[in-house]
Amino acid sequence: MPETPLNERLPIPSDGVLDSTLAFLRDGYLFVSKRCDRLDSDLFSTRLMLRRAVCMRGAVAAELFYGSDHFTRVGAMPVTVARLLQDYGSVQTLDGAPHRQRKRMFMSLVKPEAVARLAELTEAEWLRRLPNWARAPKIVLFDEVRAILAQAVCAWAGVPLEGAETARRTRELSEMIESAGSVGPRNWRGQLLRARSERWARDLVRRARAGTLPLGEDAPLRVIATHLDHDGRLLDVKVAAVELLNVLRPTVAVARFMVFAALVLHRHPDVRQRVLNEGEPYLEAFAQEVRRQAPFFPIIGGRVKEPFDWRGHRFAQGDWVILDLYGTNHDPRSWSAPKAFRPERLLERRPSPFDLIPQGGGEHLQGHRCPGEGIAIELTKLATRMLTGRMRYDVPAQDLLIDLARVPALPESGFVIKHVAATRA
Ligand code: HEM
Repeated sequence: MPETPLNERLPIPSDGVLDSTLAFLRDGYLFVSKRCDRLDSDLFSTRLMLRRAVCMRGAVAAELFYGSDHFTRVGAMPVTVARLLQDYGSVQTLDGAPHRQRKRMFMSLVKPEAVARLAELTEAEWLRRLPNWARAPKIVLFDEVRAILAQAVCAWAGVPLEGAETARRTRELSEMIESAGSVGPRNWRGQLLRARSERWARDLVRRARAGTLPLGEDAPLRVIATHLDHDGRLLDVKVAAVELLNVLRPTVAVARFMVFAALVLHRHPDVRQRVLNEGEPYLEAFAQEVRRQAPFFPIIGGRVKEPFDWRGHRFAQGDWVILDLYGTNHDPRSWSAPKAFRPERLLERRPSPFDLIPQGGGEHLQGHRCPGEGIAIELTKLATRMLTGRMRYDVPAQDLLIDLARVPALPESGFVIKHVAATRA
């Protein structure tokens, strides 16, 4: 974006459409990029759900969004999405000192040793299920890894989960993500399941506080239940339940990255071979490249707290601003040949806090960058190790198309595999 003299105001280009909601549903992940390309601008205004929105993309825009204190998340997401994802009273709805105090709690849960423990539990659960896969005519990887992750994250968090409950809780936790991008009946169903999960989580918090659950010192359920907030008080039970779900739900959602990893291994035998031969630095770069490319969260919204000027443009208080996460991760100015899957690009240079932003950008404590990045990376690496080193399988003909109009996206079939056999470590 060109610099302009300080006192000159530039109008923000508009897409010129009365309301772009239907176009957003049609274009999905490409909505912002298509219009930025057409208008030859990284910034444009539009109307979504009859409300004016300023869309932006690229590392420079991400730096404004995540490197400044101009935005709040309050009122920045449609209610139907907010209820399913972060919900009221959650860390994402906080700003300033209260946000930092709550965020510190989240960051304390995801220290490397804790993430390693979660990865161990996930590996054990994966290996436990492997013989069943070998006996089945075929399995849908997405369904299986969601169940593995639900089981593992509950064990890690100190949440009891046994027998038939696993399937029910897996469905509830994953439906919140699956239906967040939908409108109508699918979204209503997600809301219903969400209400059920919240009742369950509230009960867990009460039991943790009453001391009737066996919980280790560092168990995330205990940490959340006993956390003292900015005002020195325990979290309201409802808010604590929301934060517990904010750990469980997105960990199950890592299943998506795992399936995208499986797809890449299938489509790129050379990459599979390098994963097998080269070990850690390449594996880490592989997982990062999966995160960069996978269509997961397309955008993130913020609302302007106080008026400010930026590069000649005026942002007014209350303006709804939308940052294009997917478009920034695919911006050719940061990523040459962005559609090509090239882990080596992440061996050659470290991403900046603003150009690789599948889970938000900037600083974790100061801003809203996702605290679960370590979990997402380590669990994607684990799945990649399992798929390459611990099992053989065939990938039968199936519909692997990824529809970028569907949010969140996934290969249509969920990635079916058959003739599974365990191999030695
Ligand atoms: C599955 C992959 C994941 C994706 C794609 C993802 C994506 C995101 C995004 C885009 C944000 C919003 C950043 C913003 O508001 O600017 C976010 C925030 C958040 N994520 Fe994740 N996330 C993932 C995994 C996780 C995991 C495993 C956890 C568990 C700890 C987690 C917990 C959170 C929390 C608590 C926030 C709110 C942070 C804040 O407001 O300060 N996420 N995530």
